[in-house]
Amino acid sequence: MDLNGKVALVTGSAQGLGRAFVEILLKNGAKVSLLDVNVPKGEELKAVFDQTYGPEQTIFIPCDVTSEVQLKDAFHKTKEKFGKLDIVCNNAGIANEQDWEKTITVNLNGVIRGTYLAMEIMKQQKEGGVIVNTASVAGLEPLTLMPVYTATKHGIIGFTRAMATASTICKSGVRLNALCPAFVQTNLLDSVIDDDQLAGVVKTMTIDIMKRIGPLNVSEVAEAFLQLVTDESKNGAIMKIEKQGGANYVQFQFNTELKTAPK
Ligand SMILES: NC(=O)c1ccc[n+]([C@@H]2O[C@H](COP(=O)([O-])OP(=O)(O)OC[C@H]3O[C@@H](n4cnc5c(N)ncnc54)[C@H](O)[C@@H]3O)[C@@H](O)[C@H]2O)c1
Ligand SMILES: CCCCC[C@H](O)CC\C=C/C=C/C=C/[C@@H](O)[C@@H](O)CCCC(=O)O
Repeated sequence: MDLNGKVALVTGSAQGLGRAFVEILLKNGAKVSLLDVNVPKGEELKAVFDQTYGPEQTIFIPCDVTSEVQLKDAFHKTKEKFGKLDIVCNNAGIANEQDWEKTITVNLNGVIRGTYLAMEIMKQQKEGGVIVNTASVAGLEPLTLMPVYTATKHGIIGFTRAMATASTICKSGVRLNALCPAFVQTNLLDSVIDDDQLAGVVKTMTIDIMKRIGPLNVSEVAEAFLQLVTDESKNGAIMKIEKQGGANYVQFQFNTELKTAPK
């Protein structure tokens, strides 16, 4: 898929991975709608991108992905502004085991609702579209320090795979894939390391593992994201990204995916 002239929407895009995904889309000629609950950071970032790419290439929409009204409104505003929607990345996520219900609402409900809204718009377009959901290696292997975060990321992978198969069967023209990075150097990672509520041997173990394998930087993950967006042969693919092993597609024991991308 050539990204020139394509329209994308990225949730949780004011910093970290979301910001890097926006930037790689812009560099490749797409127009991007930036959604984030952090309004000052989102506005500041839009101003930075305006300098490099021009004000017409992006729009910033304040949006909490846990709000059905705000998320719907943001999708519709994006379509109104740019005339179509080709690429959606449901990326917003938090790692808060104390407020575990909020973690489920942001990480899982936000991704599910974002996927449904994207499907609704894209399946009406002749060219279809692509949805990339940000999961984590914690969606493939348990992260003992963060059981609820682990559950949400397993949920994203199961949901994305099921929807991808359904999309092929229904010939909706929409591809759905998920991205599973290992530890990445962002504020989310720092917030877990600095969280005094998380203590003890499991935290020490996790930090040791993190130090041993080393954190990815956001641009390494953005390159893998670009591959998932542009490779039109992949639907239902789950991509794991590690510092040492790089980006690889996950092979599941019970593979229910239909082999072809939706037509
Ligand atoms: N950093 C890592 O180690 C790592 C590894 C694998 C996966 N991930 C996943 O990548 C995604 C991005 O994480 P990050 O590391 O860039 O974190 P980050 O904290 O740097 O950025 C997250 C962004 O999401 C926004 N956000 C949070 N709640 C929101 C809400 N309710 N509505 C809209 N926006 C919201 C924040 O304001 C922020 O801009 C998350 O889904 C995270 O689980 C992160
Ligand atoms: C703690 C930081 C929170 C950031 C969460 C990110 O999504 C990154 C998650 C990345 C990797 C997860 C790896 C899980 C690995 C386990 O299967 C195992 O190798 C680790 C064993 C230790 C344990 O039981 O937790």
